[in-house]
Amino acid sequence: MRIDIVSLFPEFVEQCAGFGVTGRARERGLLDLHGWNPRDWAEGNYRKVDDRTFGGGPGMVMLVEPLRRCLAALRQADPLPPRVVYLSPQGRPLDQARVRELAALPRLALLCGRYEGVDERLVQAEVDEEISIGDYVLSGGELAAAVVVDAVARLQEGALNDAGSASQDSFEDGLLDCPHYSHPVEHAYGTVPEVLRSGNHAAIARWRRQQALGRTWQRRPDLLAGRVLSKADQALLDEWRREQGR
Ligand SMILES: NC(=O)c1ccc(NCc2cccc(O)c2)nc1
Repeated sequence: MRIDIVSLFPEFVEQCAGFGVTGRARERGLLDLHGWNPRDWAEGNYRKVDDRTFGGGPGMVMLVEPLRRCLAALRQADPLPPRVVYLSPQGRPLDQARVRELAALPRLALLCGRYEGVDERLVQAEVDEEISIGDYVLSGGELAAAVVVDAVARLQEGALNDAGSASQDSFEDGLLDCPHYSHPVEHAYGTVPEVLRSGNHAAIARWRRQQALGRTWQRRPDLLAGRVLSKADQALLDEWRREQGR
């Protein structure tokens, strides 16, 4: 997968993706990152990329023309047409289902705005979709872009050593993940649940599913709203709630 980052600080996003799973995905050629800086396509001595917003009020807007030229160059750099994603608080909230869809694309271009954002004409002419990583405002879209890069990189085939682990993630089937334990078995903070050391894989799978259902019900009831659980899942959740005295 190729990802092009359009940003006044492209190296920031590239560095975020230089560690761990994402760094390894790049070394393995599973992910190809390219940074593009609109300032390189801005005119004049000051290479102006932003200006005041029409209509008055505070804040600056990124200018349409340097971005248009930058995107034209990016499109020419590879025959694969990119899906152009603009990171903004006005975008569609990112979730794991959308991450999986993005991870399946051959090429993404992530547009990172600074200041109050980008001239709307550029958005309308060039952007395929706006995505928000949450309902809060950052100083720039770069951290949001780094989140998208990380989330899609780890889903690239071969990125995770234990391929199964992506499928065991939280949200994989719309549920939160079960709790995890490792050594030592006995600790001042508690003991590892017996079932996990039983070697009974059916019982372990049942316990994990029940924990995922219970935690989701308890912490994120919104994820269960409007969802019809299977009879088996409903029975597991009911039992979990009884055991919790809930
Ligand atoms: N929640 C997010 O994904 C997110 C994304 C970007 C951002 N800042 C740059 C920006 C970009 C566009 C408009 C704008 O008002 C601010 N802040 C938060």
